[in-house]
Amino acid sequence: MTKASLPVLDLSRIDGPDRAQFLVELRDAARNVGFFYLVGHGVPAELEAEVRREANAFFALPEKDKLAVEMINSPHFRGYNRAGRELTRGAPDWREQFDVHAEREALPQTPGAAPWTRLQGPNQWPEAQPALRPALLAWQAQLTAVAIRLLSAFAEALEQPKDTFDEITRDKPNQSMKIIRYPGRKTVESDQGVGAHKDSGLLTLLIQDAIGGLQVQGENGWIDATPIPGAFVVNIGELLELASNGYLKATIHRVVSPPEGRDRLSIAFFLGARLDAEVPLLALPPHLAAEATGPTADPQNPLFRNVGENYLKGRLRSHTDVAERYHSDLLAPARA
Ligand SMILES: O=C(O)CCC(=O)C(=O)O
Ligand SMILES: [Fe+2]
Repeated sequence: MTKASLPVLDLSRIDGPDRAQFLVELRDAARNVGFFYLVGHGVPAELEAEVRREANAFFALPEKDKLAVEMINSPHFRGYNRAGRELTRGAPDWREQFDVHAEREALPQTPGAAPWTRLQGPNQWPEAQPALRPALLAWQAQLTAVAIRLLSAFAEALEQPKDTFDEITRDKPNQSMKIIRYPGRKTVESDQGVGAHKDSGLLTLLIQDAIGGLQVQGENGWIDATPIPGAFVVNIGELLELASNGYLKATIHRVVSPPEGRDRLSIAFFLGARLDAEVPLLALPPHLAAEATGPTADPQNPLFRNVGENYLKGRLRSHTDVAERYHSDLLAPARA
């Protein structure tokens, strides 16, 4: 058996006799590595298998069916992107992907509406694959519930009231999801499947196939997040780092493209806070506060406590074509 490169945590322990020990291990994993595998999460294996099947079927659709739901059709940043379309730190990611967010109606764009209100709106769904929608929305609902359980466990592990994160996630958390296919590449080409980055939300839960390629920045270099069947790879996003004043770590990670002739599938679920929320600063007890040295400052990517504003900034930067088509007023403020 291969040795796991990242900690493995069993969420079912939270209801058992060693709950306290589980919370310590959860806190340590999120603090020291910022990444762990989650087992015992209770999401049915049949649903996972169905979601994988539908995701693979989507990428196998004729190109015209995928292009019918291209993200450039959506001011709300939903839909399909061909490989090379999304940028990480200005460089193209070699992955094709389909983005689905919370399924909500667009907010009225009255004069003076905050720019982030443009993010809310319907998803695009391929007419050629009616089974994709129910599978992905069921996945979104299940993973939202797991992520909310984890958040309440983090609140407890940080010695906060268990409902600490309820206010910023209640009813309308910013769920987002990507099904992703990384095509193989010749070694002479760039190997950027997705460039090194932090995730912008609270928590990310990811499943992948057996190919591998996800790497996590550790103290001594990149650590492979080797696939473990049935386990989610979980990582801390920038909003949780911000709320905990840097006690919990949003760790940098990347995906290296598979070699030519192979390809990799992953499905990432990102739980964000409500777009109308402000990220609180938790009052940590002194023994934890002593180790909370502030979120890592990144001059290229300043963080905003206003969740909607923070999320919109990332979307505009990653999807410059959508930004230019629908949101050019936000890119180039009119000069007086
Ligand atoms: O595909 C993966 O394994 C990771 C994807 C990722 O990091 C992201 O989309 O933010
Ligand atoms: Fe990521």
